Amino acid sequence: MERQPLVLLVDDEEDLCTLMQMSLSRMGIKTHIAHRLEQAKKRLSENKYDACLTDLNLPDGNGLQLVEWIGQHLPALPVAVLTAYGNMEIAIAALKAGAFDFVSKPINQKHLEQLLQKALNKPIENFQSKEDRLEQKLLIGQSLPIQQLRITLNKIARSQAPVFITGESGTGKEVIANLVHRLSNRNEGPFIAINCGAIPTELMESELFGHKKGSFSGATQDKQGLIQSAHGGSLFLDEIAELPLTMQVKLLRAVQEKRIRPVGSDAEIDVDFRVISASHQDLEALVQQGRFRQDLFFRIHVMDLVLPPLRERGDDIILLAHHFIQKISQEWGIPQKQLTERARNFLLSQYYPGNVRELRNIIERAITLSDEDKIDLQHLQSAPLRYPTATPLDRQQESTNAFRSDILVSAKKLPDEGLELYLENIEKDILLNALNLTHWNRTLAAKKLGMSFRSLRYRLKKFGLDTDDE
Ligand SMILES: Nc1ncnc2c1ncn2[C@@H]1O[C@H](COP(=O)(O)OP(=O)(O)OP(=O)(O)O)[C@@H](O)[C@H]1O
Repeated sequence: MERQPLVLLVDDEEDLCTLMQMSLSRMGIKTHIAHRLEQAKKRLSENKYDACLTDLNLPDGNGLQLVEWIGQHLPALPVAVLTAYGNMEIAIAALKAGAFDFVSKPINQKHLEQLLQKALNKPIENFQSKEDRLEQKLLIGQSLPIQQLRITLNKIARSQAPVFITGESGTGKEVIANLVHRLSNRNEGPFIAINCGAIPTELMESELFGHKKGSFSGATQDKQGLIQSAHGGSLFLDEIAELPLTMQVKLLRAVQEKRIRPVGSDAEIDVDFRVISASHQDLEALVQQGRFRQDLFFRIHVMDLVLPPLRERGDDIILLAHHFIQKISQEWGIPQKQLTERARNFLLSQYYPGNVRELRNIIERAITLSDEDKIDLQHLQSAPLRYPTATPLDRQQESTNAFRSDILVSAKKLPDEGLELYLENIEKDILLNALNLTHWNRTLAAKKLGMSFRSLRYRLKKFGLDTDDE
């Protein structure tokens, strides 16, 4: 296998070093860091580097001195300098001293890539590891919080420790859980995702642990539980805070002892799985309130991953919008539409309580509404087509009253479609209304409807309104 290139970064700003290290790591390049001139010389004497990037201002000297030192001691090593934007004089002095190129700060990823391509004399893409490509493909985003998340993700994925993922609804917790699995050495095994909020409480034990035939009415044959299905792979417990306390005890035992007992069985089964869990709720607060077991909390909470809300990811909003346009167009077999400047600005200015899921819904709707080859402001702002019952917040009460009187009037005549279907349609309309009012923030929608999150998820599934298709 080709050796991974090694680059020495010399800069006294820690944050900049971390950022550059992340950028280089995405190019498949390993880095060492030195913050001072003397430390840089020492490292250069001890290791074999393929290139060096140095800042000009160092606490104990300057970058030009380092360029000269390299010229004398390691003439074959390409060295480039980092200069403040527009400082051409210094840049030229560096070139005269033997630097092969310079990069202006703030550093632009494209320039950095081109520079390293020159220094290493190889196309950068060739160095990208399989994992990097997988992450770039599945986890869209280049903002700082997402880059940092990628670094932590890579470290975490390689261990066997339980991972706990937090983040608002729709931020991509399941995407991350899936990546943890795919980047781990369990990736040949299954990835079993369970939404703890969507399983009715009375079915939970049998769904998770399985059951023996005849263990309760309706158990007509043996059934393997979801935990057992994760054998050799990873078990993703989404919305873990929704697990009832009794089930938390049983889960703790399964996680600790790697053994389960199906309902109605005397025998225990060994199961080898890694647990990845997620919640949009503050689990620590739930522990304080006695709603989540502390021992289970400690057990599943060994490694932490925090997903930032979409509104804090800057230009990632546009990257994601393009990603969804491409994906949806491909699925529907239609040409890809372009976002106008106004549409981009609109997307960048939104709050997104429903995060990436909400953005996907907005894009899907806009593609449906636009008859042209572009997506403009009116397609993003218009009333949803797929979910046509949206009502502005300030008209909510008025609409509810009108809705009630509609029901009273129509209750006088019997529904042609039968009572069940008629009531289901009303139920569906109300659900859609609540979702539209809350921009598809399901937690908020459940609250507005006075029902639990679990119950809302269950109903959405029933009506095929659970838009998570991945
Ligand atoms: N960074 C990302 N790149 C590409 N797609 C993403 C990204 N983040 C989220 N998505 C997409 O957004 C949708 C919601 O993501 P996901 O289901 O992982 O969120 P979640 O945080 O688990 O939501 P919930 O809390 O409601 O369970 C999915 O369609 C997912 O594929």
